[in-house]
Amino acid sequence: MKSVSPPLSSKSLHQVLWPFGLVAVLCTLLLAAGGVAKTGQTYDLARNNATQVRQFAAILEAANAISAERGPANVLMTAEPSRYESLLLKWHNAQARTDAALKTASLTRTLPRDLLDRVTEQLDQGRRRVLAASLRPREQLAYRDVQMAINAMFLAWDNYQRVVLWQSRHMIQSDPAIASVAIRNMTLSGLREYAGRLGSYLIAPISMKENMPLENQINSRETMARIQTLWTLLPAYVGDIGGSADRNLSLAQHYEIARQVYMVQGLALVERQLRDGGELSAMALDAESFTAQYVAAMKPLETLRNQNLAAVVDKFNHRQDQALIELLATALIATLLVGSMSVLLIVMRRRVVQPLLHGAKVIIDLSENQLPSQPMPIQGQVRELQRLYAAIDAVAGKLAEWSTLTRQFEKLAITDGLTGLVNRRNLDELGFKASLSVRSSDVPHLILVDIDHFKAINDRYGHPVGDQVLREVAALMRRTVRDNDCVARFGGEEFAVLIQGNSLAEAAIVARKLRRAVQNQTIVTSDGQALRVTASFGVAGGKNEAWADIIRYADEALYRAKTAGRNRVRVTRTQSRQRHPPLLQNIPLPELG
Ligand SMILES: Nc1nc2c(ncn2[C@@H]2O[C@H](COP(=O)(O)OP(=O)(O)OP(=O)(O)O)[C@@H](O)[C@H]2O)c(=O)[nH]1
Repeated sequence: MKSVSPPLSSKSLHQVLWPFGLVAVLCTLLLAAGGVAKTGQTYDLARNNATQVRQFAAILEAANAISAERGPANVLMTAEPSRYESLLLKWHNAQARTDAALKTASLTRTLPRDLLDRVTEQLDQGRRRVLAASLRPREQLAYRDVQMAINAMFLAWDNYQRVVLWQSRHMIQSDPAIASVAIRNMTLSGLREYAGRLGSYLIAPISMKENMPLENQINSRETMARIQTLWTLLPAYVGDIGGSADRNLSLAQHYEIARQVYMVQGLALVERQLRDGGELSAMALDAESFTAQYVAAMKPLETLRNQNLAAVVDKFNHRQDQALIELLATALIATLLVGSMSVLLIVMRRRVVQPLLHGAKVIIDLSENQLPSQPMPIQGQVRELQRLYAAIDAVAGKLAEWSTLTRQFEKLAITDGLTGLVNRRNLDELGFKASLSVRSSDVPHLILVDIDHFKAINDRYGHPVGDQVLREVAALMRRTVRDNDCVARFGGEEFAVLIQGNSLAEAAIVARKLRRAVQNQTIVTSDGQALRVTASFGVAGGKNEAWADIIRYADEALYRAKTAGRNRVRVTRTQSRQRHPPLLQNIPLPELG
């Protein structure tokens, strides 16, 4: 059954595959870019939050420094003149710490300058008042002067709260999730401040050996209420907030210590001092003892504030580091993803598609009997393709074998086994083709050759010698004519020479040449006998002659050569010659031997 091949697709493999490859690369790129963008945003937020929290911590440190500066200031104003120099130095050191903290806080470039300027002004004013009060002789120093100076320092802290609020609002606006951080730290900062203020309200009058003014009593009560409120607002530490607190204690433990030591014991201390309406004589403790005990009670509150702030900064720095690691890891994964997808496509193209297409081309060539010029490049291919290439090589090898065999069979089919000349069938094919051709270079002329008295040779020397004679005459004729002349065994002891393109006269010349050559050849038999043979030649041919006619005319000529005595050449002038007499008649025929 004849197979019908389907029509070829209009699309090549390359055309089908490349849009998918492009989509795959684009999708991978989008995926990778999406991942990097998302982690990039997270990192941006974490970095921004960490920066804001660090700035907020610096700002709160300055608030704390302003609070802390009041302690040495109070002592300087009320202490004995003998201790003045050393207390002045302490106060100056406290001022230096406040100034340094304010300078660090002012590095937050977004902070409105006027807010900071107002704080600095108020601080200067308070410090001038403190200095003035401290320089006044003790007998001239009124409690009011001291309280005014302290109030001026309170005002500096109050003004500074605008800075703290500004930064906390800024921080919450950029990420509402860190609102609790702002609230907790502001609350702790406030607790520290109001605890200090409470101490100031009590210590200043006792130090000056005065009954506590009503105003101070009211302020103390208000401040205690405020401290209670702030403590209530301070979210309790359930577990830990993360970040690093004290090495030994967790923030929850610091919270508990501050509650016990300050909120319970410290406030109880204050309560005892306030008994009996602030009457100096009724007070439980003198200035020195109260100060020592109250400052000690405040310490855990201060520690809680410091540890909380440090833990928050640590936590946000850690989050920033984590986000950076995630961003770098995502970027690395994204690069690997895009890179490996691109490499995959390149490898697929180079190591699969191209070798497959090459294999396909070789197979197509094989189907069209075109053998590959080189063996398939098996080395360096993947295992499956190595097998395919090896199979192609095997098929190509078999095809090469078959085509060699086919050529041999074809040759055998057209070759005479005894003499190695082409056989009658092949001669007929060539002669027939030449007779049909219109080109003058193809015009066929046939020389028929018959060995004379061959039967006698057989009879006298034996059949094998007869065969030898046939082989040697055949070889001689093959050597004598041109390569493109066809020498064939016509049958038995008859040979034929097909000459194309020559005139009949030239064919006759060739026949004469052959006749002489045969006549002059000596054949030596295997038993050393030398013998000679002759042959008769009939020549015919020409344009527009049918091949069968040419054979017939040549045979007639051969017959005439035989009957004329053998060992000679005879020519038959054909019908065509008679149709075109001028062409052939003008050519003088050679003398026939
Ligand atoms: N040895 C051998 N003899 C062959 C072969 N083919 C034909 N012959 C012999 O060739 C001889 C031809 O003899 P004839 O046709 O009588 O002609 P002749 O003896 O050559 O005499 P003329 O042709 O008249 O000169 C026969 O005896 C054939 O047997 C062959 O392949 N080998």
